Amino acid sequence: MSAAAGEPAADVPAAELVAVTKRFGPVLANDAIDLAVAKGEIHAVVGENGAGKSTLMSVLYGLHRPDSGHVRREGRRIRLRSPADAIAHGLGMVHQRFRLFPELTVAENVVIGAEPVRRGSVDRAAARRAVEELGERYGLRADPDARVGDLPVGVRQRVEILRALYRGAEVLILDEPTAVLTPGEAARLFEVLRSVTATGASVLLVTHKLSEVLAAGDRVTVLRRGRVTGRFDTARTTADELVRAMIGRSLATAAPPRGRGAPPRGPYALEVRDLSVRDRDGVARLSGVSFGVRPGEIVGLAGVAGSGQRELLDTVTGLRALGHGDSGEVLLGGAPVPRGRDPEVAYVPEDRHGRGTAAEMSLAENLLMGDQRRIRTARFGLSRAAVRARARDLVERFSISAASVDAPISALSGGNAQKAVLARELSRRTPVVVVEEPTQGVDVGAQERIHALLAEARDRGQAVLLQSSELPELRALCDRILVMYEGRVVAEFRGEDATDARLGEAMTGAAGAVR
Ligand SMILES: Nc1ncnc2c1ncn2[C@@H]1O[C@H](COP(=O)(O)OP(=O)(O)OP(=O)(O)O)[C@@H](O)[C@H]1O
Repeated sequence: MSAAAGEPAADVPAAELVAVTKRFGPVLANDAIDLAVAKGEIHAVVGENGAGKSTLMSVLYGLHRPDSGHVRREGRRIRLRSPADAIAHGLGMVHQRFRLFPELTVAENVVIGAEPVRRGSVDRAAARRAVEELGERYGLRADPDARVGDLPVGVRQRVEILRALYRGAEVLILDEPTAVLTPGEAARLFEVLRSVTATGASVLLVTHKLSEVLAAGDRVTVLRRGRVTGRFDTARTTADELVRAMIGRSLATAAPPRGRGAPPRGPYALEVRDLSVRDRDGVARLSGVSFGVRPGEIVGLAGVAGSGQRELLDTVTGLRALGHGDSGEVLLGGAPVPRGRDPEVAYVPEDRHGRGTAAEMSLAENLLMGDQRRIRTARFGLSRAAVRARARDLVERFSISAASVDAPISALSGGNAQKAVLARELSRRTPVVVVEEPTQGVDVGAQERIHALLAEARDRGQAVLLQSSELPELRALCDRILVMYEGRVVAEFRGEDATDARLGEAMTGAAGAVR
């Protein structure tokens, strides 16, 4: 805990939002919100999906102009017409959706728009040095010459943070930074954030993970339906108190029901046999991976990012075809998967904004994707009314909060977009469901609901392959957990055996944990 936590505000806040109100048409996203961030603190902002957190952060970063209210920086009122103004005032943002150029290197991405110049051209050596120095200072290592498009999500995030620090951010706004990280990476991120706040800078942290808020934050502001419903000192509050401020009730204490009785037997719905794949450069990404998932079973996939999960799931879902130098097979119901996406495999991707949804299409259209055949009428093709009726049904059943099914899906908050993808995929009732990070960026109430939906899918007899970086999530839902390390499945755990220590050991390839 920093010293700033409980002290009287003798110091001027680093940044303040004063009576900020912001509407989107009929939606009152922020309703006279006051929030002050002290110097040197980690200030968390929590709330349900759609509570108005991202909107508020966007106001502070000059992306949205408030309808009323204003922003102060070190006690002085400032005018933010754009992110460029925010940056000039020492406000930096790390977005939930990274804004990096995949074709450029780490160093190029970090300095872009503020390139060091020498004799009239970009000084690449200086850019690389800057990245290395910042990395050193804050423990944020990233290879300056790596192409960003080749990096795993966790490292891309580091590049975003480096970019903000390079531009002199003294108030760093992070929108769900750990949603994409493994527990180990998240712990390292908080070490980084601590070294940032130790220099007197401040961190504003939007997150859904209350354990994280309590462990790493100094103070927390709770939003609900656009208003502040609580301000707490993390040293003097509890998760339950935060949940009540967030959703107006406590969470049900019971975990979702696990598979009852004996584990399912019989043939696999999904089977991977001795799968080995190589990347473009011929580097082995998967080596001899074999496992199966039976109907009525949830099999978890754990591992630090980049252990081969991406390649495995891409192959299983048919997004990646086996090519020259690859071997092994993927069987669905005993038969090899056809080329391309298989209609029998439902897929909830990690990147819901890219692979999961088509941003410019409406919620109704997004809910229909991949399932046109089922509601096409014989004579008239797709009926608009049927599309909308089906969408309304899913919105209701999956508690998706949206102004209208005709609005573009990009207007939905992150958590609601996720529920929409889940609604679409789970409702297809396919024999196999592949799910990546289902509760990333999703509020606690919706997490509860999503876990129950996955358990229902299992109880209906669907075979679920669940990749998650949340070990408690895997433990709560899975019949078995497979651990990947360096392209291999190195361990398998059931029930009580799946302790943090044992999973962690296997995830880092420690000897003894390997099967
Ligand atoms: N550009 C926009 N156009 C229309 N409505 C919007 C827009 N941005 C946000 N909203 C609406 O404003 C409300 C607040 O959304 P916001 O994204 O700020 O919530 P959030 O707390 O960040 O949610 P999440 O946790 O899901 O990310 C929601 O009802 C959302 O649908």
